[in-house]
Amino acid sequence: MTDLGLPENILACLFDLDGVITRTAVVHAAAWKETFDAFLRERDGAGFRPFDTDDYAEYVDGRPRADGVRTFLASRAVELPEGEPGDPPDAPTVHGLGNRKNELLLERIRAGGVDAYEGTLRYIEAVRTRRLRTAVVSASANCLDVLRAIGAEHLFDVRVDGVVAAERGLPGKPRPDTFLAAARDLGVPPGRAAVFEDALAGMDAGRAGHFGYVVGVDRVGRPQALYAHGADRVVTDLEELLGEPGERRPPRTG
Ligand SMILES: O=P(O)(O)OC[C@H]1O[C@@H](O)[C@H](O)[C@@H](O)[C@@H]1O
Repeated sequence: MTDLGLPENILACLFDLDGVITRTAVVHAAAWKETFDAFLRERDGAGFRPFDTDDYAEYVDGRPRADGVRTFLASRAVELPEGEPGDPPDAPTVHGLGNRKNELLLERIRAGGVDAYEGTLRYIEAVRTRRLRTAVVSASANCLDVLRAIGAEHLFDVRVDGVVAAERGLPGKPRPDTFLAAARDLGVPPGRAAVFEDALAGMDAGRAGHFGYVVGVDRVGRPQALYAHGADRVVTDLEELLGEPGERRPPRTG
C-alpha cells in the first residue's frame, strides 16, 4: 500500500462528486423527498407512504436524474409516462418530476451554497502531488456548476458527469460505463484505477467495472451496506487514508 492508502499499482483516482467531494448528497436527498412526497400525497392522499432515507440510498442515490425517478416509482409499482426532457415541473411525467426536483435542488443550493469536504480536497491534493491522475465521475448534470462553486474544477484531469454521459450515450451508475470512460480518457486500465464512492449504485459500478480498488465513503453510518456492495475499504473521511503506512514506519535514524 502507498501512503495514500492505495495498492502500489494504482495510477488514477476516480472520485464521485455528491457526498464524496461536496456536502451535496443531503441537498439532493432533501429535494427528492420534497418532490416525491408531494407527488405521492397528491396521488394517494394524506395516508401516503413517504419517501425515506432507505428509498434514497437504494433507488435514487448515484443514479442519473430520470433513472432515479423511474427506479423509485417502480419500487412503489407506479408507472408514469416518460414525457420530454423539457416538460414543465408540474407535468405528471418522469421528466416533469425530475425537473421539479432540479428546481428545488437549485433553490436550495442558491440559498445555502455548496460546502466541500476539506478532507477530500486535501486527499486529492496529495494524490496529484504524487502524480496520480484524477477524474470526477458524477451522475449529476449540475456537476460542473457545483465544482465551480467550491473552486475545485482544476483538480480533475477528466470529468464524466451527467452532461458528458448524455452526450456520449453512456448509461449511468450502477452500470460501470461512466467510470470506465473516465479511466479510458485518462489512459489507465480499470485495474489500475481506484474508485471513491458514497452511493450504493456507485459501489455496484465499481465492482462491475473490475476497478483496482474501491473505497466506500461512509457519511451516514452504513459501512456494512458499502462492503456488501463491493467496497474494498470503507472510511468516514478520505483523510483517514493519508499517510497510513508512513505512520507505521519506524522513525528514521542517522
Ligand atoms: O439531478 P442531477 O443534478 O443531474 O443529479 C443526478 C443525481 O446525481 C447524483 O450524484 C445524486 O446522488 C443523485 O441524488 C442525483 O439525483
